[in-house]
Order: sequence, then C-alpha cells, then structure tokens
Amino acid sequence: MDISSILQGGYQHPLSRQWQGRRALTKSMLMYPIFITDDPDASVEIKTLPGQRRWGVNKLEGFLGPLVQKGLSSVILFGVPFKCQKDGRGTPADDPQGPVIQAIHKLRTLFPSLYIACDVCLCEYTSHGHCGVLNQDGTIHTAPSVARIAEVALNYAKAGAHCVAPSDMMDGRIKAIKRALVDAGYGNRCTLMSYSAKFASALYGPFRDAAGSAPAFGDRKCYQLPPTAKGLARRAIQRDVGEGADIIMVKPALPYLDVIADAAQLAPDHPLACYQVSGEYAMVCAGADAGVYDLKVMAFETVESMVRAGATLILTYFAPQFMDWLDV
Ligand SMILES: NCc1[nH]cc(CCC(=O)O)c1CC(=O)O
Ligand SMILES: [Zn+2]
Ligand SMILES: [Zn+2]
Repeated sequence: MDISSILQGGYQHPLSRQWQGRRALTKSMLMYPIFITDDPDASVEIKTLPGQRRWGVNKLEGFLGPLVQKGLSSVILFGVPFKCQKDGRGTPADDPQGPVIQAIHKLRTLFPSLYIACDVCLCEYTSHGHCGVLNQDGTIHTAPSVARIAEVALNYAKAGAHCVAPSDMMDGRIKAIKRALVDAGYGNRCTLMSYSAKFASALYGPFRDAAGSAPAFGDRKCYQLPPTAKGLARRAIQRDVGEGADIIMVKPALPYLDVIADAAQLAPDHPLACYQVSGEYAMVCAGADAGVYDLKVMAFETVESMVRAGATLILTYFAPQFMDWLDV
C-alpha cells in the first residue's frame, strides 16, 4: 500500500482518536432547556419529550441541584403559563409574578454559579399563539412586535438573567433589544444570544406541545426561514452580528449542519450556538427505543457532529445525561 493511502495509523488509540477532533465536547458547552410553569409545585411529565417535565419554581432546587453538582453550568428558561390571561401583546411574558421572572430570582439565589439564559418570545403568552403582535388581517405587525419583545427582554435582564435569547425572528429585534439593554444600563451585563437562523421546521412539534405555543391559525412561515434558504440564513447571521448579537444561533441543528458551518465562517469571532430541538431529541430517543442504535452512542454522534460543524455551545435536552457521560 502506498504511504499516502494510510490514515488508520492516526487513530488506533483512544487518545489519538481524540486528537482528530479539532475541539472536544465538554460539559460547559451544553445548555439545558427547561420548562417552567405557573403552578409552583408542578412536576408534570411531557409525553412527547421523554424524560422532560414542566417544573414549578418550588421544584427547581430538587431537580437542578444534583445536575449543577455534576457540572451543569447553564440553562435556558421557557415559560409555560396556564393560569394567566393571554392577550394580543403577550402581557404575561414579563409578569413579575409569572413563571420566568420568578424562576430567575429563585435560580440566582439557589445556584449563584449557574448561568441563566431566557428564551424571549411572545408565542407562549399571546392569545393567538404567534411570536409577535398581529395586524387586523392576522399578519405580523413588525414595529410593535419588536418594541414589545425588547421590553420583555429588558425585564428579564432586570430580573437577573445573564442572557436573553430572542427566538421570534422579527426583523430588527436584535438592534432594538441591544438598544434597550444599553439605554437601561444592562449593555455590559447581559448577553444577547440571537436565534439568527431559525428555520420553519417540523421538528418543533414536541416543544409546542410542551409549551402550549402552537399558533391558533396559520403557521410561522412568514417569519421563520424556509428550510431551503441558505442565502437568507447567511444574511440573517450577518445582519444579527451587525445589530449587536453577542452569540449567534442556528436552529434546528442536525438537518442544518451546513448552516452551522457557514455561521462559523461568517461570524468566526462570536460564540456559535445550535439548538438540538425537541423533535431531534424525540427522534434520537425513538430510534433507540426501536433498537436502531444505542441511545448514548447516537446522542454523542449527533452532538459531536454539531461541534465538528463549528458549534461552541449546544442547547440540548440531553444535557443531564451528558453530565454523567462526560468527565469534564
Ligand atoms: N418561539 C418559539 C420557540 N422557541 C423555541 C422553540 C423550539 C424549541 C424546541 O423544539 O425544542 C420554538 C418553536 C416554535 O417556533 O414554534
Ligand atoms: Zn415564539
Ligand atoms: Zn421561543
């Protein structure tokens, strides 16, 4: 055999295999999405997301304590209110007595070292289930949407969130949120993570079920990106960098590894996040249940493919399991 044909000499040993990855997956690269509901004592199984629950604020200590102990370093909060009055502008989103703001206060006291990000969106709080404020005809009214989203983000920052992460995909919201944070004195204290390239995906089903955030009519195709739109994704990433995003995100992750790789090249100086969304997680679990593969091996393969594509931060429902699987 010709010398240039030989690759296997380079990965015969577990350590030399590790050296072949440009970056190794570590615990601090994983952010855990959690659902907080407005019954303070709730611990309710989510059928379509095996192993995940809706938590009340009183349960957070018992639920997260052991995970923080094992090395979980960040969470992203999603509010799931049931008792509130939803309306056209998503008023309950930043209710000081609502689940997200209550959870921020609680987590800051319970776990001083835990990094707390908050998803910012209106769909969990609007009567129509869309991510912004609507015109009479049901289309998105961009200016008031952006203003309301910036207001919610600022209120999460004021409550103590380390990071606000708008997932609504409204044009101009990154600039508006950054402006609001800076003007209120939070510019240097709160990270702005943009869901920059968020695609209109079939993989959000279990999340919408968990969060009760499915739109009452229509779909999200006028604000989330078409799955084929590589160009729009690249433009959205560049725009959000220009508007002041601190972290760029691609979502979903596995079907969009090329977009992650593009983002790594377009925004090489920013942390790059990707979201292994609810449907991706459910798919990995379902395949394992069907005997197609081993769950742990597949969870590693999917998440490590995201690292290989260029992600430096991964939002995943597998985070608790990785705390057991990873050494550092
Ligand atoms: N702003 C809504 C939102 N925020 C996070 C997710 C998906 C997360 C997941 O599927 O795990 C969605 C879904 C959607 O657009 O309906
Ligand atoms: Zn939304
Ligand atoms: Zn969201």
